[in-house]
Amino acid sequence: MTTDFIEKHFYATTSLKMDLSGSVSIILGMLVPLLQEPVRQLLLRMPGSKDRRMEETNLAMSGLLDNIVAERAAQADRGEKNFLSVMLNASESTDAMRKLLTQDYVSALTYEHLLAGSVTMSFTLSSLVYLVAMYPEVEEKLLKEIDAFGPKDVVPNVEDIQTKFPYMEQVLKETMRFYTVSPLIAREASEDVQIGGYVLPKGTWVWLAPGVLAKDPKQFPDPDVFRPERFDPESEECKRRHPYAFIPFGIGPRACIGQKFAFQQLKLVILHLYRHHVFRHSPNMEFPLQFQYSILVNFKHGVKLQVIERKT
Ligand code: HEM
Repeated sequence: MTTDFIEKHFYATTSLKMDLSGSVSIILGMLVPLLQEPVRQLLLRMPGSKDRRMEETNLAMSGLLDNIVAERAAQADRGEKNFLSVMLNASESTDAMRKLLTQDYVSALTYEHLLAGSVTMSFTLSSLVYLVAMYPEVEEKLLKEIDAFGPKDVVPNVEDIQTKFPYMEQVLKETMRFYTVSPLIAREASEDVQIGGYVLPKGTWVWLAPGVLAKDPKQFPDPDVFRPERFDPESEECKRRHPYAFIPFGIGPRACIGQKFAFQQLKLVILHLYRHHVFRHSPNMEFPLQFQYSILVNFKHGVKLQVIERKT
């Protein structure tokens, strides 16, 4: 059941491709938008089509999640230290909440958070381990900071995580700049607006590409060099940079809701990994790395590493 769930989840997050390798209806949507929905409806009836497989996977995933939500909802003591229980407890707190947080809505939010917070995190973590293995001077500095925190069994609290690992934070940001997991962010103009001399009528879709911004040599000199120090808040490069040049979590009121949680979780995992291990590229890994572009970026063949235990 768990493997099946993970496989479906992985397929749901990686199959939505917005280029010519996408499903027929997506390609058609780019070429002749009016035909997209009628053709999609036809393809949904056609066994073996990509559209049908995607629809089946999404239905299966949401069915599995509905069951999990229903089971948790029926529990008398469901706890309060996890996302689902917090939402279910809230849904029972007042009449207004009962109307807002219906079981369907809680299922949809659970599904959204699951999708939004999995491949993003695994890709960022894999990228960091891959890049640190490539740059010994970065690894040395990172290990020094981690070891200085204290013995391996000391568990950091929230404040420690926020304040005691400034270099780790720079490495994380540089990793997200170097390999940006969310290639596109969409917005729709809610009114006529003029930007950079162009008039965008109400209803126009605008696509931001944070990974392209992250390689702008004006904001990030030598953009193809992996240099975490460029995110040192005291560095000239950092002080000079435009505040919107680095937006891996998006921007504005609809920016990633999990941003702080993501940083906290990633830092904890990095601390745990490098306290005990270092990593080297496996000879079986392709070079240069190949990527697969969908609604998120992922590694085409994964990241293959040798894990070396640290003795000290
Ligand atoms: C490295 C980790 C992550 C990256 C790079 C990332 C990136 C993004 C981006 C680019 C967006 C779109 C923002 C926009 O439109 O301006 C987004 C939205 C979102 N993210 Fe994340 N994310 C990460 C982790 C997480 C985690 C861990 C969670 C939840 C546990 C999460 C939950 C969400 C949700 C719910 C949205 C939709 C927000 C909305 O529409 O209001 N993300 N994320």
